Amino acid sequence: MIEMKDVYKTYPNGVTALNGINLSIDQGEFVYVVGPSGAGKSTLISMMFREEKPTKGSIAINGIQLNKLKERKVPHLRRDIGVVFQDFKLLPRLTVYENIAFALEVIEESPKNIRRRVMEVLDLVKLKNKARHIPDELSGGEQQRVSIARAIVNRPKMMIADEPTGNLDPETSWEIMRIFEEINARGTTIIMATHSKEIVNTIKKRVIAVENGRIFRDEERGEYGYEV
Ligand SMILES: Nc1ncnc2c1ncn2[C@@H]1O[C@H](COP(=O)(O)OP(=O)(O)OP(=O)(O)O)[C@@H](O)[C@H]1O
Repeated sequence: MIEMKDVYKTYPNGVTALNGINLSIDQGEFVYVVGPSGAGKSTLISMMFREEKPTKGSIAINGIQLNKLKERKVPHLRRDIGVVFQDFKLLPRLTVYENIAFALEVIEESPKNIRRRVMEVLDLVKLKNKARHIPDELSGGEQQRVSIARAIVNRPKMMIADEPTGNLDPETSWEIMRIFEEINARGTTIIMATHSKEIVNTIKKRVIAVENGRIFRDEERGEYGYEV
C-alpha cells in the first residue's frame, strides 16, 4: 500500500532530508518511525500524503503513483489518509462536532450519514459529552482525541501521525495509544513518528529508524534504540 523506491528530498535551501529511501508498508501494519531530531522523519511521512514531493524517486500510495498525480487529484488521494499532528490543528471557532463533521461536509455526505458517523467516532474516542464544546474548553488529550476522530471519520485506509503524543503527559499518551491500537485492529494502517521510547518499547510494533535521511534499521517488533 506504500512503496517508496530510491526517494531523495533536497529542500530549496539545499538541505538534503532524505537520501535514498526504499520501503514497503502493507495494509493493516502499525509502524513507528524513530530517529534523532532532524533525521528526516517528518519529511518521510509528509511524502506519504503528498505534503512534500520527492526530488527524485518514486512513491505509490494505495496503488496511486504520486509522481504522475495531477494536483487536482490530490484531494482524492487524501480521502484515504487521515493525518494527526502534534499540535492538533483544530479549527478554534468550531465545536468538536463541527470540527469532525467538516471533513465529511467537504465530500458532500448526506446530513444523516454525517450525524451517524460523527457520533460513532466521538463514541470511539469517548468524547460524546464534549460534542458542543470548542477546542479551547478541552484538555490537550481531549483535543488530540478530537483530531484523531476527525482523521478517521471517513474511514481512511491509513492514518499518519507525526509525534501525536509530543505535547501530552504520559497518562494521556497511553490513552491515545489505546485508541490507535483499536483503530489499527479495525484494519487501518498506522504510521507514527515518535520520540517516545516508553511507547515504542512497550507497545511492540514494526520500527523504522531513520538517520541522516536513510533507513538505518527496519525491524518487526523493534526497540526504540536511542537514549533519551
Ligand atoms: N521545509 C523545509 N525547508 C528546509 N529544510 C527543511 C524543511 N523541513 C525540514 N527541513 C530540514 O530537513 C532535515 C530533516 O527534517 P525533518 O523535520 O524531516 O526531521 P525529523 O526527523 O522529523 O526531526 P524532529 O524529530 O526534530 O521532528 C532537517 O535538517 C531540517 O532542518
